[in-house]
Amino acid sequence: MDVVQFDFVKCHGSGNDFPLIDARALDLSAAEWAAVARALADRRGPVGGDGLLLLGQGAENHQFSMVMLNSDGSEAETCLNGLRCVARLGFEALGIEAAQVKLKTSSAAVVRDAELAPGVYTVRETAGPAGLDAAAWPLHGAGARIVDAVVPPLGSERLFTAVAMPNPHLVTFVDCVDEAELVALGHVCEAAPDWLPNRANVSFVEVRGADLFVRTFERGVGLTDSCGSAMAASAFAACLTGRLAYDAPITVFNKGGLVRAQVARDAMVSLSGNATWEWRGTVTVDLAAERAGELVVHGHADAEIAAWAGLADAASR
Ligand SMILES: N[C@@H](CCC[C@H](N)C(=O)O)C(=O)O
Repeated sequence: MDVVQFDFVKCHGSGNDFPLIDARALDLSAAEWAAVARALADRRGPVGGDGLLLLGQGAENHQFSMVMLNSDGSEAETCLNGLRCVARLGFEALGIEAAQVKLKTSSAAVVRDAELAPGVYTVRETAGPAGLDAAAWPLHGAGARIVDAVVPPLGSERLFTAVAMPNPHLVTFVDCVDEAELVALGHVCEAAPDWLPNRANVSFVEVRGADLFVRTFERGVGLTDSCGSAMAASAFAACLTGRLAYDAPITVFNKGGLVRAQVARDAMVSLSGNATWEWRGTVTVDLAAERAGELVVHGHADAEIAAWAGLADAASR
């Protein structure tokens, strides 16, 4: 089975874009899915994306499950921009509007929400509890709990908070995002040094009144327009350190748009954001060569794309 054909939807959550496959009836090994992710997410290929999302079967109290593979083929514990898109596909497949979703090592609640703007399909997700046990990632050399503290092996004087959503996030609050510095620190983590063998997502965060602006260098990907779990980790870190208030509405702006967040005192974080369909397609993947082949596009979701663009444009002003 060297060449496999997939139907998929190209989607995005806050500009974080992915091919999304209904994999409930597909039987590929983890290594084969990693090859599919590298082939389809490759920006030089016919599809491109920040990773690959899979809608999987439900189990026990979960209506369905999500698998998220970064563009380098590594599997992440979660993806909160992607989860909204997987939720939408699961809702449409099962004829429901709320579910509990099984993630790699945790579980999250999703429910269709009031539209962020007319024509923007919106999902509210609740994930967590956010965790502070950085020693478990593991992150060595900075203590078990890192809250507004220097991470000596990172080689930066900035103060970081280490949050598990449950994927690993290093969050620092800055006056103004310096992308070059963010990328440099992101690369330090991507190298999987001995003190951080499983790598981490790194975010620079500006506090803007009662809101946030978050820019993230993602593990296994690089700079993306937004990262949902980073926005959740940043909102949690802002409340934990007294910069913003628990239980208050927080708008989290990013390069791709925005989400509405809320952090509860029990460390559960809710995000309400878009799950936008861009186009549907069928593509072949050569698993051995890890290359996408023939692509047939079945149609673009022009109205949805325009609805989101209106909101994202307004958010960037
Ligand atoms: N973009 C995602 C997170 C994807 C996984 C991340 N790169 C990791 O490896 O932890 C999101 O929206 O949360």
